[in-house]
Amino acid sequence: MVSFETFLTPTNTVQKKSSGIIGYDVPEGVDIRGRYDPEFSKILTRDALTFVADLQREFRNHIKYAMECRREAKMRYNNGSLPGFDPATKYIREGEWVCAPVPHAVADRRVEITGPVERKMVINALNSGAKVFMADFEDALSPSWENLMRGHVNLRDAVNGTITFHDQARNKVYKLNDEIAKLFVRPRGWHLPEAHIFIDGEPATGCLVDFGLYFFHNYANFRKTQGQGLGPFFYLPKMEHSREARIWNNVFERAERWAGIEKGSIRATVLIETLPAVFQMNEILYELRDHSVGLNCGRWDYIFSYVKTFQAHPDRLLPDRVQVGMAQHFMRSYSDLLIHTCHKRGVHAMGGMAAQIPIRDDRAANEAALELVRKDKLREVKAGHDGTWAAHPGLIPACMEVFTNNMANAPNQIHSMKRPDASVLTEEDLLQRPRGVRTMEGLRLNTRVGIQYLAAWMTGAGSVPLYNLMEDAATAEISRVQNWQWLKYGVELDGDGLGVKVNLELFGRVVEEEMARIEREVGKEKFKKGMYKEACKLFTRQCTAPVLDDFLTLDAYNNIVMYHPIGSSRL
Ligand SMILES: CC(=O)SCCNC(=O)CCNC(=O)[C@H](O)C(C)(C)COP(=O)(O)OP(=O)(O)OC[C@H]1O[C@@H](n2cnc3c(N)ncnc32)[C@H](O)[C@@H]1OP(=O)(O)O
Ligand SMILES: O=CC(=O)O
Ligand SMILES: [Mg+2]
Repeated sequence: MVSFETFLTPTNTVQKKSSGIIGYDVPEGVDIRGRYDPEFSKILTRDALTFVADLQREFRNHIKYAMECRREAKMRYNNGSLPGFDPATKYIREGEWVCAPVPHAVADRRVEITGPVERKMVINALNSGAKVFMADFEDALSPSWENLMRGHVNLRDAVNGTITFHDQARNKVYKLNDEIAKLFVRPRGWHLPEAHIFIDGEPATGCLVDFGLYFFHNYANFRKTQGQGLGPFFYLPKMEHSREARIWNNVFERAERWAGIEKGSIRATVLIETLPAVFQMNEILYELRDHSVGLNCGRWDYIFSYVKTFQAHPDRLLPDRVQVGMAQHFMRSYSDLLIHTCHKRGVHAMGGMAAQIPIRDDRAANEAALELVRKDKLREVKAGHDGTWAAHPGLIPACMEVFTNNMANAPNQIHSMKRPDASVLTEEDLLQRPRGVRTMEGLRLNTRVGIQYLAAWMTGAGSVPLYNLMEDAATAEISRVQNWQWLKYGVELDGDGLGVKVNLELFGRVVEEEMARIEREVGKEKFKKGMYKEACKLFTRQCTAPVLDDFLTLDAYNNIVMYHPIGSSRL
């Protein structure tokens, strides 16, 4: 017999009236619209939600302003301006200052593995032999309520050291090794809302939920077990301007004051993965100078951002996606300048992700893929990067070997590879038009990959293997915006000698044919059960939209928002 009074809000939040609680016990102004689960309620405690709500209330106007500034910058680029260095912050670029010393716990970051916050993968990644595991709420995660909340349960158990997983089908039990990678957490970008948590009548900011819940539950244990007195550690994605880094810095200081830990405990690496941000690297480090452990070349989102920034510049169209690699002048310049900047400021310059993953059923193809990864890593370490990313545990030995053999027994190259030659890189170097050709196969591949990725994302998988490559939200964005760009400007596919122009009719035919190919490849059964048709509709709409949407995942998000009770209205 239930011996307490409760009342239901319009959703499923149940608030305590006298004694006993079912549903989430929320503070004033907070409404949880996601499914109730007793495990989730240990994450969504009243105190944790109060912490998140306080962050939201303190920073929401700053975030809104920063997003407004993004829109204004977009308008300027769309009217013909180019991004560039800001004359107003020359004093920061030219000033002699350094970031706080690199913490001993993360001095050596030669190889970092990344992956979604899925339970088995968290254990595998921590055990993988990599120095760092970046647990991802961003590019690699489809941010459904279930994925997010389970992710927090998994991270809490990982930090506590108690995480286990029983694979019933293989009767295999997973648990942590004695030696594990250091945990970094990547919250979502500023642009993504968390529609299952309303604060004062508005969806919460996704990254404040990710940061807030993780910090609240783990800062104390993390500092004891992993951080050698510091931490927790974060990766910060998709920023476009140093004002956004300032918000993060203020969030960190707010969290440190709340926890009673010293300023500079929290450390973060910022991904430079938007074109505007490459002109703000010093400024971003400066804002975060007490909390920084470097920058990272988020190469996939960077390519996506190049297209997005130049959406109104038909003279800067991309060649086939496969041709836009690190050998392109604008990409090499970005990586070189990032190394120079980080080392001048005393922090890590992290490399990026090679998309190849192991190919199980073909030895020769597997060796060829590994060789491409080795080459990419060799270029990075010789250029001066202090570490790199691996998408799969099977790549770690090769990446580790390349970095170890080329770093002269040092944990990093911060003081040995200053790259003064890169200080002369100009705006023209950073913006130089990519070279290459456009082909029908490029258009087909973008379409095939984009649809399959979205179908996976809508069913809960944010990173997937497709055609022996890792695909995630960033790589899928390239496929989308490249198709959009080619359609918008009716480009000629000059690479196959056919001289065909991309138009709606051609694209419609390609979509139809690629859908038929996907059905053949995945099989009728899986095709019928999956979300391929919905994904196709969404991808086609995105590629043919008169105005380019800022993010594919924003449009797709409504498909994975699941309110309880089921049927209540969505965003
Ligand atoms: C652009 C960017 O932002 S890059 C960063 C974001 N993207 C990512 O993090 C992608 C990370 N990688 C992945 O998600 C996966 O490697 C995929 C989806 C590409 C391929 O995954 P799978 O098809 O499961 O690979 P595969 O079957 O070869 O896995 C073999 C084993 O390695 C594990 N594994 C694969 N990738 C990872 C990983 N990144 N972390 C931990 N474990 C992993 C699998 O769990 C599996 O474990 P098991 O043998 O115990 O069952
Ligand atoms: O987040 C990494 C990227 O390449 O994008
Ligand atoms: Mg990215």
